Amino acid sequence: MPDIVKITDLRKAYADGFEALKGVSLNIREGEILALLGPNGAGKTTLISTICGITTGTGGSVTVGGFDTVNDYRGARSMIGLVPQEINLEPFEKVISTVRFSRGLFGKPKDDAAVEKILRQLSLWDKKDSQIRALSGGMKRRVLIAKALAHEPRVLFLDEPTAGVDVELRRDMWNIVADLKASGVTIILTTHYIEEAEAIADRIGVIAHGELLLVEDKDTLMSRMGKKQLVVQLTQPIDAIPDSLVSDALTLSDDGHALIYSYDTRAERTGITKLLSDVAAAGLVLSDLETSQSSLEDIFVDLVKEDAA
Ligand SMILES: Nc1ncnc2c1ncn2[C@@H]1O[C@H](COP(=O)(O)OP(=O)(O)OP(=O)(O)O)[C@@H](O)[C@H]1O
Repeated sequence: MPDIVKITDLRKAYADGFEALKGVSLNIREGEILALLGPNGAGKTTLISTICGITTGTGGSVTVGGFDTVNDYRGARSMIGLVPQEINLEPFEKVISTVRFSRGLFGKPKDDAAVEKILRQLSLWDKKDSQIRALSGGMKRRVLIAKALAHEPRVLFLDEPTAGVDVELRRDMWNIVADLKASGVTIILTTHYIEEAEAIADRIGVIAHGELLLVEDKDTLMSRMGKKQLVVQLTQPIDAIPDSLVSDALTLSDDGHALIYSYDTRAERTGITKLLSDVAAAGLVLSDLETSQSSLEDIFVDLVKEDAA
């Protein structure tokens, strides 16, 4: 798929001199779901706001659908829908008028069929004549998405779409995002929730301290960095790993009670059988064995920790 968003060496220094983006380069492919993961204050909202033209960068460039977000602002903006973090709806407005109004703001001609399609896609058609204030929190979030889609953008940004929502609504939002992708919309979402990125993203970008630490296909990331560990509990603690067992894959726990062996689950030979016979040959008696698989969360925590070191 061709790239629909191209971000080149994007920098943003706020008026107080704080550098919130320190040269971010990233290309987003048409039709993908990209999750931007990062701790509080990492620069996620700044990145989205700069792409959407809500703030201006202090260096670098961004194009959306070939339009430069500064020199060709209107062109770029027409390609983008933005679902903000906060619910900012007019309580007495009807659902359908809210969506029609947003469409009008972009200078798009009135098109009842297009509005109906959007409302149906978000299961809001039955509520089209309800006032916003009469809707549940979940419905209001759907209206925010409908508004962002009103001018039929090709790229949709969702800033923390499920912050503070319950589990059921979170799953609902994930289904909506999957449907939107199926209809051809490119989706970029920011999230604190690793399980959210794990559940719905095609690619994951990790951002911390204004830098993009990595961007990679989710599955590749999980298998490249997701190691499995075998923990061999010993009946008696030892001070050091016996010479016959020393290898890069083996470490000793701090209390000397366990040997921790890291291995790649995809490898043809994991080396576990040899390890266990070497452990026995070294005269060590094991009391228990357990395995653990690193999750995206471990990978993320390691990355952010490395960056801070
Ligand atoms: N207007 C501003 N002036 C000065 N600094 C700002 C301004 N807006 C944001 N920042 C700082 O820029 C950094 C990045 O903020 P940003 O909101 O982009 O992070 P974020 O990753 O979206 O965080 P969160 O997950 O908490 O929303 C933070 O340290 C923040 O304090």
